[in-house]
Order: sequence, then structure tokens, then C-alpha cells
Amino acid sequence: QVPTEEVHTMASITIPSVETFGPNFDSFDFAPRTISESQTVMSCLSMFEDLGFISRWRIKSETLVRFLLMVKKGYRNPPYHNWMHAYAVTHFCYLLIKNLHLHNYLEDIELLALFVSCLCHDIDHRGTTNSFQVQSQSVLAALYSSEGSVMERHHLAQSMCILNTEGSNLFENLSSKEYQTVLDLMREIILATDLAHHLRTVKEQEELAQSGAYDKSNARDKQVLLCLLMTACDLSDQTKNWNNTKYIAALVYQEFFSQGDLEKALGKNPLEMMDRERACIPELQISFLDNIAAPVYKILATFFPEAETPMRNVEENRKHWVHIGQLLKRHGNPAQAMSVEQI
Ligand SMILES: Cc1nc2ccc(C(=O)N[C@]34C[C@H]5C[C@H](C[C@H](C5)C3)C4)cc2n2c(-c3ccccc3Cl)nnc12
Ligand SMILES: [Mg+2]
Ligand SMILES: [Zn+2]
Repeated sequence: QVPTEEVHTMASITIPSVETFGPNFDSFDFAPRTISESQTVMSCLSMFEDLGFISRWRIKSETLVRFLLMVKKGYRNPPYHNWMHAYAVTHFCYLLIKNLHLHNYLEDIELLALFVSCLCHDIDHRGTTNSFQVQSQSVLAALYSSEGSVMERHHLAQSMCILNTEGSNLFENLSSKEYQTVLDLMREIILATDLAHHLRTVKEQEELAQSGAYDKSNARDKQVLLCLLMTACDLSDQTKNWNNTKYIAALVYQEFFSQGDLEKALGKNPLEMMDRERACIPELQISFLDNIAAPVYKILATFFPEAETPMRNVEENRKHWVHIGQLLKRHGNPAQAMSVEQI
């Protein structure tokens, strides 16, 4: 539940145009984390309006405001997996819809589902991984570990709760068929944010992109594309300037190292990337870019030539990590893990 007066105030104002948030708000080079947290909900309203979702899906502004405030409140405050991450991911989805003319590849309802899934995809994240849920025998593991993607199933469940709450059901004016479709799509899309799932489907994404035979009437083709687009949004901090990328790495490894500390306290051996004593951040980030992030934006650029900028920026960021790695070798003690503050 969110304060009623805040909802009414925001719902009564006219929604500002997206230009309010910066002249190049709709460009791939725009860094959404430069928007202050106090402006994020308003700029989400502007994105919904600018994408034509409010009129197309007859969304009441009071419902939209309450939904956005409930989603934002649903996020905790770990270093990385917080509301600002969800906002940055959602902004990249806005960029994709605006710059790639996705309505030629996907139905309107699929674009709505993708955009709303970006907002909700990490709700109530605790800053720990799926394997940590199982290792620590958390409540969430008890609920979902038999199906896998423990955290993603929880993010989905939390999202459904908000949509099922009177006054924050964004889809209240959709037909029952549309309603069922958008929830089914959100389920597929949010579960696709598990990187282990992504690694199982990336080959198919690559083949579809290279075939040049994408078929908008083929349900499987659309599902494969939606998963690619969602992962592209989730990793989009890697497609911005070096300052942003460096900052994000500091946040991600704060989360990872805190989990590693917890695992050691539980008598477990953390993965190297979670262990502040062993991790070499430049090395780990170069392999994350090579094995996970860069292929996503290469495939995206194969589908959509307009998506060249994000792909080039990832390549640029990799060069910075190589340079940092060399500096560390030359000046630092290679065994000593670079502290995140030193990045
Ligand atoms: C900058 C950056 N670095 C990251 C380095 C590593 C990993 C990561 O999960 N690696 C893997 C490596 C193998 C195979 C699977 C499962 C596990 C074993 C763990 C993935 C993620 C990283 N990541 C994310 C991110 C995206 C989606 C979910 C969670 C996160 Cl944290 N967003 N930004 C970053
Ligand atoms: Mg996630
Ligand atoms: Zn995420």
C-alpha cells in the first residue's frame, strides 16, 4: 500500500514529456542512472505515455501511479539489485522499442509485457544468487528450488501479487484473453532473466538472428526474441560509458563479496567471483563480457542494425578492463584482489 495523497498528487498532474528528462533521453548513449531516484517514477509515467501504452491499454493514471509506487517499494536496497537497476533496465527497454521499431517484430501486447517485466523482474531481490538460496536453505529455496530459477520465480510471484491488488492492477481494462496473455508473457520473460536459462537459449537466439528468417507469426521465434531483448535490458549497464560500467562492477562485486563472506561464515567455499580474497575483478569482468554480455549485443545488432551503438560500447568497455588488468599486473600485487574502491 502506498500513501494515497502521493498517488493523487502524481495522478492529477499532466505527465511531462520525455524531453524533460534530457535532450537525448531516447538515445542509446543516455545513461539512465544520471536521473535522480526522486525523478524515476515520474519518468516512468512519461515513458508509458510516450510509448502510447496509456491510451492503447486504457490505463488509469491513478492505477499506473499506484502500480509504479508499489513496484518501487517492492525493491530492497542491496548494492546492485535495487530499484535503480530496475529503472535502468526499463529505460533500455524504452530505447529498444523507440529505436528498433519492435512493433514490426512483436505484437503490442508483447511489448507491453516486456516493458512491465523490466520494471518487475528483480522485485524483492536480496542481493544473493539462486545457488545461495539453495545452499542457505532459504524460504524461497523451500518454495521454488524443485523448479529452479528460485529468485526469478519469487520476482514473478511478487509481481503477480501487485497486479492482484485492488487499485494497482495495470491490466484492469484488458480483455480476459489479453489479461491471460500478458501474464503468461510476463512469466516467460521474468523466468528468462535467470542467466543459467539464458545460456541454454543463446545458441537458438544466434541461429535465429543469423538465419534472417525471423517470422512474426511464429510463436517460438517471438519467444526467442523476447528472451534476447529481456537479457539485453538486464545487462544494459554494460552498453553505457566506462564510468557507468566501472561503477556497476563496484556494486555487483559488493553484492558478490558480501555473499562470499556469508558463505564462508556458513562454512561453505564461495565461487572465486564471490571471494574477495581470490577474485580479480578485471579478469572476471573480461570473461563476463566475452562469455555472456558481448554475445547478447552482437546477436541484437545482427537482428537490428540500429543496435550497433550498444554493441560498440561493450567492446569499448572491454578494452578499459584489459587496460586496468595491465595496470594491476604492473603496479599492484597480482595476488592482492583489487578493492572495489580502487576501480
Ligand atoms: C557486471 C556484471 N557481472 C556479472 C558477473 C557474473 C554474473 C553471473 O551471474 N555469472 C554466472 C556464471 C555461471 C553461469 C551463470 C550462473 C552462475 C555460474 C553465475 C551466470 C553476473 C553478472 N552481472 C549481472 C547479472 C545479470 C543477471 C543476473 C545476475 C547478475 Cl549479477 N549484471 N551485471 C553483471
Ligand atoms: Mg534477476
Ligand atoms: Zn536484473
